[in-house]
Order: sequence, then C-alpha cells, then structure tokens
Amino acid sequence: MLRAWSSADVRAAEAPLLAAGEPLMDRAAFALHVEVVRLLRAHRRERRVHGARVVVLAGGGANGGDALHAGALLARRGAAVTAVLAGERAHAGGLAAARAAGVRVLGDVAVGDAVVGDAVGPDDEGDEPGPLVCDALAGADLVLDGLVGIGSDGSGLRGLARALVAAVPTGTGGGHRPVVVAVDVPSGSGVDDGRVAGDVLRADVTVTFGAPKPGLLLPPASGLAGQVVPVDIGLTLPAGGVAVGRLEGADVAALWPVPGATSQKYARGVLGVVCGTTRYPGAGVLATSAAVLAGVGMVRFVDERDERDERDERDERDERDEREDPAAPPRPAGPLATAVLAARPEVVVAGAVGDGRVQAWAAGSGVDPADPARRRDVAAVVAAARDGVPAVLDAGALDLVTEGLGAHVVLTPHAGELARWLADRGERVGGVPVDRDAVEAEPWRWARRAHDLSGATVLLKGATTLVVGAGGSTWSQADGPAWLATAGSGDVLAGVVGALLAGRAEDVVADPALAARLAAAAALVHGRAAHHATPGGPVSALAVAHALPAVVADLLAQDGAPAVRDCPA
Ligand SMILES: NC(=O)C1=CN([C@@H]2O[C@H](COP(=O)(O)OP(=O)(O)OC[C@H]3O[C@@H](n4cnc5c(N)ncnc54)[C@H](OP(=O)(O)O)[C@@H]3O)[C@@H](O)[C@H]2O)[C@@H](O)CC1
Ligand SMILES: Nc1ncnc2c1ncn2[C@@H]1O[C@H](COP(=O)(O)OP(=O)(O)O)[C@@H](O)[C@H]1O
Ligand SMILES: [K+]
Repeated sequence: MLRAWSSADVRAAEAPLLAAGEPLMDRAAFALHVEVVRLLRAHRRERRVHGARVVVLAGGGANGGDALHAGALLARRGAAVTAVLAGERAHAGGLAAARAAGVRVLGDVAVGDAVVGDAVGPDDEGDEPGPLVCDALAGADLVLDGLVGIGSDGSGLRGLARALVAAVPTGTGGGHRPVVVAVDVPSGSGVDDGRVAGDVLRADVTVTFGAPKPGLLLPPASGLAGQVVPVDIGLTLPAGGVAVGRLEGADVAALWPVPGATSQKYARGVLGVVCGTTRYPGAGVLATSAAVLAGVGMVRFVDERDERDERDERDERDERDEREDPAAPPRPAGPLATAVLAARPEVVVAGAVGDGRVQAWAAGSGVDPADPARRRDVAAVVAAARDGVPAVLDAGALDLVTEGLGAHVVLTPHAGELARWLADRGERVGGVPVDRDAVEAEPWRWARRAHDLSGATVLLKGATTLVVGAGGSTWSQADGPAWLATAGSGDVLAGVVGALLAGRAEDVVADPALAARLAAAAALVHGRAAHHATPGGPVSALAVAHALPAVVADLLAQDGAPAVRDCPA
C-alpha cells in the first residue's frame, strides 16, 4: 500500500529531527542524486554520468537546497551541472556546496554581499530566462525541478520560476526533451489537494522525501508526477494520519472474498442486479457477467417489467386469490432477462426486487431515468440500501440518491454525473453550478463533498479513480490503461464492486469503512483486467469482464498477506 501524508504532518515529523541536528537535507539530496544517476545511466546513449548535462532549477527554499546539494554530488561524479537560481534568495548551504563542486551557477540573486551570475532576465523584471539559461535547457539530458516543494500554496508558480518551467523543451514535434525529475513534488502543484493552477513541469520521476504527499496521488496533479519514488529520511509519521492511500496487488488479495472448503453459494453472497433495460440490455449483461466472473456466489437478476406485465401479474394474483391458490407460477423471462441468460446461464432471474434474498445490490447501470417501470425497481433498491443492505448505485440510480445513506452504499459516478448530482443539490463554484470541468479540476474536493452530503462511499471514475468513504478516508487508484475509457466499462466496474459487497456483506455492515477499500480493490482489478485483456491495445468492456478470473487468480497466487509498502519502510 502506498500512503500519503499531508505536508503539515511531514513538517511536524521533520521538526524534532531538525532540532536534533539530523542531516535530513543531506539524506534527501543523496537519495535524489542516486535516482538521477540511475536515470542518466538508463537514458543516455553513453550509459554513464560523466559528461551528462544536468540543469538544476533551484528556488529560494529548502526544495532548492535539496536540488543544489544533489547537483553538487552529480558534478563531483563528472556531470556538467548548471544551476539556475529562480528566487530572490538561494539556499545558502546548497549554493555553497554547488559552487564548491564546480557547478556553473546562473542567476541574479544576491547571496550575502555577492551577486551570483548575470544570466537571467533581459527585461527589467528579471522574470525571463536569458540566453545562457535557454541554451542550457535546450541541451540538457536531465532537468531537476527544485523550484518549490511543500512550501507552495498551490496557487501556481510566479515570476521567473514560472518562466523557467515554460522554457524547458517539451519535445513536441519530435524535438529534444530532457528527462525531468521533480524534487519532492512537481513545483507549484497542489501538494495537499492535487490542484494544478498554472503551468507545472511534467515530471518523469518524482523523488519524494519522508512520505508521498497527497498531491502525488490525487488528480489532476498526480498526472504530472510520473513515477513516484519515496525516500526514507528517517521520519516517523502519525499512524492514523494517512491522507490518501493507494492499494497494491497484495492488499487486494487480502481483501478478496475467497471460498473455503465448506462454502456454499448462498453463504458466499448473492448479488441482486437491477441494471439494463429491454431497450438497452447491454448494461445488464455486462454488470452481471462482471459479478459472476469476479466470483460472486450467485446473481439474482431482476427482470424488467412493463406496465402490461404488472397488469397481467395483478390479474393473475387476483385469480389465484379467488381460487385460494397461494403458489405463483414461475414467470417466463422477458426479453431483458433472456439476453442476460444467453450470456450468463448461471444467473437466477427474479420478477421483482424482494423476490428472494440478496446480500447486496447493484443498480442503475444502463437505466434510463425516463423509464418508469425500471426506475421503480431501482428506487426499491435505493430503499433497501437505506435500510442497511450494501449496494452499489450507478448511472441511472444516482439521481434517486439523497442525503442520509451510510458508507455501506457505494455511488459510482463519472465526473459529469457527479457534477450533475452536486449541481442538483445547489452546489456552486465561483457563483455557478458545479460542472464537469469543476469536478475534473478538483476531483477530491467534490468527491468528499458528495460523501458529506450523501453519507455514502463515493467512487469517482476517471483515469485515476478516487474513492472517499467513511470518515473521509480516501483511496486513489490508477491501474487501468486509457483504453478502458470505452462504453460499458463502468457497468463492468459496478458488477465487480457489487460482487465484493455481496461477498463481504456482513463485514461491510459491521464496518462500513470497509466499503471504500472494497471499491478501491474493485477499481484495481478492473484496471488490471483491461491490461490483461489486450496488453497495449484496444479493449472492449466484455473482454474486461472476461479477464477478471485470470486477474483475480494472479492476485491470489501472489502472497495473500498485505504488503504494506509504507514510507518510512
Ligand atoms: N527542512 C529540511 O531540512 C528538509 C526540507 N526538505 C525539502 O524542503 C522543502 C520545503 O522547503 P521550504 O519549507 O523551504 O519551502 P519550499 O518548498 O522550498 O518553498 C519556499 C520557496 O519557494 C518559493 N515559492 C513559494 N511559492 C512560490 C510560487 N508560487 N512561485 C515561485 N516561488 C515560490 C518561496 O519564495 P518566496 O515566497 O520566499 O519569495 C521560497 O523561496 C520540501 O519540499 C523538501 O524538498 C527535505 O529536504 C527534507 C529536509
Ligand atoms: N483515461 C482513462 N484511463 C484509465 N481508465 C479510464 C480512463 N477514462 C475512464 N476510465 C475508466 O473507464 C471506466 C468508464 O466508466 P463510465 O464512464 O461509467 O463508462 P460507461 O458509462 O460507458 O460504462 C471507469 O472505470 C473509468 O475509471
Ligand atoms: K519541486
């Protein structure tokens, strides 16, 4: 499990060690330079550090200090290092180390009595990089982004720092692009909330100290961090203070409901499904297939009834009452259930919500809000969920969700659906109703808001899927390829979430916080199934469902014990 702590927790953990004179910055810089050495060896044709051209972008705080110290270590190993000072001051120790190691320093900042360099800013403001800086960036093998770390307020870089980021070659059109290593965090990104305001240099690797920060796991900032490499600098972080977590394979294996030798299908969990309509049966097929293939004990699929069916049933019941005959004859499957049975013959068809017991529900995928009969079934599921039955509510069930649900209920909107749900409840940003762009700019904020308003666990789908559960506990999963953005893949996810809720229903009722971990586990398996179905290529939703058994088997075949990859390790 990867866990992120807030910058406040990291600072609090640093404070006593700094007071005791522990060389935290030396540890950070040493680990940073080791990672840069690895990258240079991997990326340079010459496979060595000697002669590599490295540019250090250094802000005026300790983040710049880390970068300058690492630059000094690289220079001592023969790299040609140029440091560009972006602040009105520079980290004195880092600058001294860099100069002593032969780093070329460009910048206009005053350090002590001396003015260092003259390479920045042909204009009066000094916030345009000069030609020496641009040349260094154009020829760099690797750029270290040490402009600002956890000292940033996330409102966007300013001044020369912003201009330097804009001057780093992006490689568009096949041009040269240096490897970019972010120091602690990509400079200027929202360290604690994942916001991105203004330009942030996209990193290939972020070397982060003490613990990952939430912004490295939270979109949109997480999309700019590249590979996150946590470095242990000896901090002790508060055990209960994790701001955001990310499950890994072993954690999911430990959560997965696995039958024992004496298990039977009912005890393993029955999932009731109200997904799809006669007009759009696909969602019924996909959600049901996914639940079966994720290993649920049994699926009870609630068939769609139109008004004529309901009239016939009423007449038939009245006739039975007259005959005093209590036994209802089995109802033939309608067109929707027939389509589902054709794909999954093991499914049991029910005539209505409440016909037969279930441990959990999956409802709403592929249900059109304008379809009154199906919506009544969905509403019955929402009522059951309100009464305490674990449930996953998707798409066409979301607008029936109001406040006061518990965290045993998992909502699975995408950004557009979440925005609509919030806007319908009067949520506004900048004076206008919340829209998809607002949710995509601050997905954590709005997923938490939806959790606060509904009481439910909220799984917000996207390239990175966020889950906010009881007490605001947050999981961030980025396990699937972009090919997973294909019609019907959300229906598959609903089926997987449902299978897990059914398989662990008793545990979820006892501890609703578990629902968020199960939902995150479902997202991981869903993403991996897409990779597994067609490695590197396009994937259909049904193929994702069909890959589930193999992915689950792979996970379970690994050591089932959760590997807590904590930081410090
Ligand atoms: N203490 C230690 O031993 C250890 C610390 N560690 C490291 O310290 C980092 C935290 O250092 P920190 O607290 O000095 O803050 P930091 O992130 O450098 O930012 C302050 C500087 O940024 C500037 N700046 C701010 N906003 C800006 C903007 N929008 N646009 C442009 N500039 C902006 C601000 O400028 P000013 O506002 O002063 O003009 C100031 O110069 C942490 O992330 C980790 O890397 C690790 O090595 C572990 C050991
Ligand atoms: N760029 C992406 N990379 C990886 N996964 C994605 C990406 N975009 C969307 N997804 C995933 O694809 C699924 C799409 O679900 P959804 O939007 O409900 O589609 P549908 O309604 O067609 O089933 C979600 O699980 C989401 O997390
Ligand atoms: K940085």
